[in-house]
Amino acid sequence: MDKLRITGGRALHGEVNISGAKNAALPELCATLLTADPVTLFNVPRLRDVATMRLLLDNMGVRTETHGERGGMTLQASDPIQPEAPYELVKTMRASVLVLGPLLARFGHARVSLPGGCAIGSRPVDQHIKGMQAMGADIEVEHGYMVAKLGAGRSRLRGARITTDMVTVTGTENFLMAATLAEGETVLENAAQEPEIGDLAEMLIAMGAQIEGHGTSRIRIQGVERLHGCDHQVVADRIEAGTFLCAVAATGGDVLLRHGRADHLDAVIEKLREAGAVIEGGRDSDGDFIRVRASGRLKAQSFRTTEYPGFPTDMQAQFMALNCIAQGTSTVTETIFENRFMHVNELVRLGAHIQTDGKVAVIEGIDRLSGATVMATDLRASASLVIAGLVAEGETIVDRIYHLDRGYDQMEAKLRGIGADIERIK
Ligand SMILES: CC(=O)N[C@H]1[C@@H](OP(=O)(O)OP(=O)(O)OC[C@H]2O[C@@H](n3ccc(=O)[nH]c3=O)[C@H](O)[C@@H]2O)O[C@H](CO)[C@@H](O)[C@@H]1O
Ligand SMILES: C=C(OP(=O)(O)O)C(=O)O
Repeated sequence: MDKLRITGGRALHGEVNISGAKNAALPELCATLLTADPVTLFNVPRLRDVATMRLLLDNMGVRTETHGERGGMTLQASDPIQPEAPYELVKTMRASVLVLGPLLARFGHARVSLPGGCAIGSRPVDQHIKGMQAMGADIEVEHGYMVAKLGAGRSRLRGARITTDMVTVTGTENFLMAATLAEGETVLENAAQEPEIGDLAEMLIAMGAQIEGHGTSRIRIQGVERLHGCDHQVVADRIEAGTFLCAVAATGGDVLLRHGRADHLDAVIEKLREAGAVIEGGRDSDGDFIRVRASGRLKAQSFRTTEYPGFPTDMQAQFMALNCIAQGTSTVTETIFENRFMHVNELVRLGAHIQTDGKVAVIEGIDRLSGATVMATDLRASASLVIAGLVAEGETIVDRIYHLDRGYDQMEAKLRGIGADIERIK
């Protein structure tokens, strides 16, 4: 099993290219099921989750081909498609549930394994099921699978008003994709507003879908009879960019994040500025960029995770690593997932002073961490341990980095490129 060996204490300087967003690429790969035409995505990140999604789609009969330097991937879901997502593939990646909406909308039936229990919380899919039922699907859970088909006498899903009990990102994406081919109008109330939803909506519009209001909490979709192929560029990964911002804020240095979108990271950037980092976002002839400069110990920041545009839960662990070595005491409240503090015990192994009580962690900033062997427990927890390792005295070994490989495109190579002492060991 691969590990990372990090020797802490180096400031970071230089440029990093931010990759396409995992959480946009995954629904967009699923959206290719909505048409028999070829669809080409550019800027697809090289991630384990993308490889898993490709395998899942291959398994259904979708033709997939990668090409070019720009992360190009062409997919064609022409008949015959086997609309089934088996447990063996779904268990490793919750985003597999995103095939449900497109399969039901285009083929009228689907058999999709329930995603397994996940490290960061129980993560049920009840809202996905409820929404699809409102659109006229019959769904039974049998032997661990959602077995879904159109209700009696129906040839298409029907438009519906769907109000979810909570804001759900993949739920919104599933309904959005399903509604593009439904009969009539669908209104999504309480819709998620994450930039990845907007990016998916833009792709669907390029395929011929009629969508308004994406980026707000009410999305309206007029169903059409068919969609066609398109070319689409996957939006930059705001969580990867935010992770590098926290890394530089922790180690000190001056780094330019090429293609990073500052406008997608307002809540995180505001906290980093309050902590004392200097951050500029903009656009030049090479496209979007974010530049971060930091020196000395920053000031600890308290925050609560909330839905976009609030502070993202996917940045909580990385910012907590920074708080561990900042000046002052901070409070971090995780409101989205009930079990997303698994990095805490590992940070404590590196010397951090953290107490948790339910969804609240209190972090007393100290002036140094000391390297140790730690175990990654989930994707963003892994990133927080890497940040802690970059500032800890001596050597840190981060074990179980298959979690990191799910969602970061060559993280250690990018960090080495800006001066970190980090290597992958087998
Ligand atoms: C592939 C992808 O895009 N993953 C992101 C997505 O996950 P994901 O879409 O799974 O997260 P949701 O937004 O759905 O989850 C929000 C909350 O709603 C609950 N819930 C959700 C659906 C449902 O049917 N029932 C239910 O109870 C969840 O358990 C959680 O407590 O959004 C999360 C919240 O920003 C991010 O951390 C993940 O990185
Ligand atoms: C929790 C995450 O991903 P997923 O929903 O794919 O588990 C994440 O990207 O931080």
